[in-house]
Amino acid sequence: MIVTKGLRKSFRPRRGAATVDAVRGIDLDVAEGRIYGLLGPNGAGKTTTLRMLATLLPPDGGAATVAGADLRTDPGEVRRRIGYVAQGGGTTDHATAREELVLQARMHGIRKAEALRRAEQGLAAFDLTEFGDRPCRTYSGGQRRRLDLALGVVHRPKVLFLDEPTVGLDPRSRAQVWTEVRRLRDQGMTVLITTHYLDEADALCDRIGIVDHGGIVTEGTPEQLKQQISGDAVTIGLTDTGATARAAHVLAELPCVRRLEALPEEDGLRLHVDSADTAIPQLLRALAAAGLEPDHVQLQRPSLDDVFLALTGRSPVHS
Ligand SMILES: Nc1ncnc2c1ncn2[C@@H]1O[C@H](COP(=O)(O)OP(=O)(O)OP(=O)(O)O)[C@@H](O)[C@H]1O
Repeated sequence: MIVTKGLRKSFRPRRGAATVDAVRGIDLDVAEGRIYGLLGPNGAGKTTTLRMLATLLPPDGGAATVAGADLRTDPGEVRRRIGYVAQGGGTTDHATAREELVLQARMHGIRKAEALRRAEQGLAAFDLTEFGDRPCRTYSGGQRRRLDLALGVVHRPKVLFLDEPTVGLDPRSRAQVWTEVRRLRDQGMTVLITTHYLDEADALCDRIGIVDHGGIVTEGTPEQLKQQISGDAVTIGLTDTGATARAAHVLAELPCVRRLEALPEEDGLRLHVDSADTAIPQLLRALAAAGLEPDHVQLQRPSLDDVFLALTGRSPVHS
């Protein structure tokens, strides 16, 4: 639904100043009905990529098709098939949500009666009916963000671009925005979001591209990315020191165990495995065969933080 090949963009801030290579050849292939996240630190090139795909910025090189339309030769068609919600949104203070929705629909060439109907539907779908006739300046951050989403999809685009959709929102409003975005995906929309929040990428995205210095460093499902770094860690607690020593001896022999650490304080072991889902049954069988019964078994999956740090050497927000 979104395919890019070698997409590039450079800026020259002022005459004589050095060129900034904001995007240095990005390849993407986003399937229909998926939420794809561009995750990266400030200045990585996420917004520039999104703005190019939304036809707001001409690329310097490379090619892209969005919802089947060619970005270079048919930007007008791309524009008709997409919705774009900018960082910080675009609502005015004095207008009401209903007025904004009608105006947006009319700007997409929708007739008045249908625009009114779409506004009503938009208010209901994004839980805005209660204050839909109040000026936008009276809305909370979360309510404004939901209105931004409603405005972005009033013309029923196939693809939605969301730039940092939850910046500045409290946890409850963030969760609400995530719910709305998932709902759009479940209705078949393809969503490309930028974020520098790891938890957001993890919770929301079907696939993630980690962007750094204008390029995609790695790409995959959140699970694949986590596994790429360190697999899973399984902690096993045993009844006493003797049992722990015997368990260590038995488990170290198993091919699925990459590394084994003793946790002497807790009479336990930490095992590093490729995938806990397949390893845990093997570990339990091996322990049972040796007459050992664990007190508890706990799974620790690596976080996207670990992935990000391993790939870029720094944390995504404070870089
Ligand atoms: N109009 C512009 N003129 C000059 N440089 C620009 C312009 N727009 C972006 N840049 C530079 O290009 C690089 C990429 O910026 P971009 O906004 O795409 O990053 P980002 O990953 O979206 O960051 P953020 O998370 O802060 O939004 C940065 O170094 C930025 O300063």
